[in-house]
Amino acid sequence: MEPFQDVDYSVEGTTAVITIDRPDSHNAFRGRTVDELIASFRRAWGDPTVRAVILTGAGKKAFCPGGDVKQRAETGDYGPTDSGLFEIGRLHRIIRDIPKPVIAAVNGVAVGGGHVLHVLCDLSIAAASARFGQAGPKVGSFDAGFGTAYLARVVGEKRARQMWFLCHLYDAETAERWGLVNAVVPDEDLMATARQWAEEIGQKSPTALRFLKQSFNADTDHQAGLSSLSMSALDLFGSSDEGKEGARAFSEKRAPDFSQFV
Ligand SMILES: CC(C)(COP(=O)(O)OP(=O)(O)OC[C@H]1O[C@@H](n2cnc3c(N)ncnc32)[C@H](O)[C@@H]1OP(=O)(O)O)[C@@H](O)C(=O)NCCC(=O)NCCSC(=O)CCC(=O)c1ccccc1C(=O)O
Repeated sequence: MEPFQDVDYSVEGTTAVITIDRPDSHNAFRGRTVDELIASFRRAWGDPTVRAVILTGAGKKAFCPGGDVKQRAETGDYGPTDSGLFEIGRLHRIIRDIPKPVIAAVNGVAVGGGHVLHVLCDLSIAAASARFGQAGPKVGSFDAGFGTAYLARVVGEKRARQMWFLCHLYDAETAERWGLVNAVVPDEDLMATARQWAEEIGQKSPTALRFLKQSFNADTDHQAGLSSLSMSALDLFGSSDEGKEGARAFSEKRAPDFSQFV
């Protein structure tokens, strides 16, 4: 997998910074991106000098707009990976399981599976221009399990269902009001604020932080089972005519036609 193609990994002081960097697709993830993200989190986990992790996207426009829909429209999958598997579930698990706080620095649009990534981070800081939403029902996909149940824990059932059923994008101010992010800062202050929070965390007791994170997680860990089930369902859905229509419509830049499906 080395050298990384889709992800940049760096350590600054006690903070690991993991940056999704796929400019041609607004930082959408393919299978390789997911492999590299998992490898980055494993590195941060194993490095005793790292006390906190920042997850962000390259550029000013996008944090991550989810799975690479154009790749899916073209090949029916998310492209080659090390194991032959698309390991998005493992990525979700490692963001939760790494015993160090993970801060999402949401620098732009966070949609679909990209939105789920920031929701799973321990803390989220948004640039003022960031936008948030789910998009699966528009593109023949869904990211249930943590993407629904944990989102509902964060923003409440009504708002979570609104996000999934309407597929609108919400601005950073709304995200803060809903409790979807911890803070909104001017775009140009985003990374400095995230680094400052990470450094502050880095001065706290790592053992206390580890037990606290695991304790927060324990209350929602059963949702991993829902995620596994929904990923199996999504494998089937993705290969259906209905799933394919969503991905094709996105890559052909037209509205999807789901009228024939019940
Ligand atoms: C993100 C947008 C709102 C940005 O809009 P805008 O600023 O107007 O820019 P655009 O011109 O639309 O986009 C710029 C450029 O980027 C390309 N792009 C954007 N998003 C994607 C994407 N997701 N995949 C591929 N490429 C993308 C876009 O085509 C443009 O390229 P050009 O070559 O210049 O045309 C807007 O772009 C938008 O709404 N994007 C789609 C967002 C979306 O639908 N996301 C959901 C994807 S599905 C998903 O994430 C499922 C999760 C998942 O993968 C998964 C999770 C868990 C288990 C299983 C799965 C699974 O198997 O699917």
